[in-house]
Amino acid sequence: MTEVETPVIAQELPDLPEPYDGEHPIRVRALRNVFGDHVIHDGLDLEVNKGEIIGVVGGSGTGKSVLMRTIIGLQIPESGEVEVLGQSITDARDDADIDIRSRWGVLFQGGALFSTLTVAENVEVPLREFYPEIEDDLRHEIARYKVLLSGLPADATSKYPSELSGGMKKRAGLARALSLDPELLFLDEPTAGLDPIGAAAFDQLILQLQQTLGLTVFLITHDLDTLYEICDRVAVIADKKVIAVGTIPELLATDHPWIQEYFNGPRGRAAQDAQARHDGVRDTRKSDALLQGEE
Ligand SMILES: Nc1ncnc2c1ncn2[C@@H]1O[C@H](COP(=O)(O)OP(=O)(O)OP(=O)(O)O)[C@@H](O)[C@H]1O
Repeated sequence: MTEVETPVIAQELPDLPEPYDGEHPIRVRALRNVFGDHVIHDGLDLEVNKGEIIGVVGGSGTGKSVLMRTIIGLQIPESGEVEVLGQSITDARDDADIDIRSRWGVLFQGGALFSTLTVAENVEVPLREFYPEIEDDLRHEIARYKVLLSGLPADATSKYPSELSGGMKKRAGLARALSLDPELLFLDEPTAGLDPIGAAAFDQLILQLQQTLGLTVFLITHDLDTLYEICDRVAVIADKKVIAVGTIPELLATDHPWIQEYFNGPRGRAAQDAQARHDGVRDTRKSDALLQGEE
């Protein structure tokens, strides 16, 4: 990640909420979501640990995006409880809801950028909404900083989404998701549609941001390489609930057929092999460095 200069802040900033200091910034209990007679979730439980990248996987249509939408209050469940950063989303009054919304960032599938706004203007949308008192110059400066932080060149700020490649759109969406310095980052299939090199670079960007900014990341993905490369734990959705959550070795030790098929099928094995090769390269580099140090 390129070094990015922190913006010079001349204006006194508004008071920010105290960061969450509990263990589980996301807690979902006994969640039930239903569309007509189609039951999507029934008795779904999930606890996300503070500071982790949790990957959320499951077959197509198992309700990963619906789960994310429920957690961020865009989908009202039939029953169950959702707590985010210690506050109930399911009981939230308007004010409390808005207070929490400013503390997470979301990258929707496809980026969901406003096509008539430039990249910088897109990044400024949440700043205008939640902190209208921030003056124009400072808002522009913060937006520019977030664009650079997301790995886009400075001249991308004045471009429109239609002028960006797929990977650049994802980065612009990420810049917008980071605009309010969130504690939580929600990513819905961030590497979908990217070429393998672009996907790997995006994975590394997420990892570096999570490590440097101390984010908790809720990441929906079908990308096995992403799971192996950056996720601390993986939650598996099947049979309308989270059937298992753990590290990949822990999941591999279960005998659920979907989990076995997913991680031990041809693509799962290829990702495992790639990870093993990658770790091998890292280990070789480490031992080379040690040997050189000894010389
Ligand atoms: N607003 C809605 N109204 C009716 N049905 C919906 C709505 N939103 C989602 N669904 C249905 O809920 C199910 C779960 O959808 P969701 O998008 O969460 O799946 P997903 O696990 O994210 O799938 P994919 O991996 O294909 O993106 C699907 O059958 C979908 O058609």
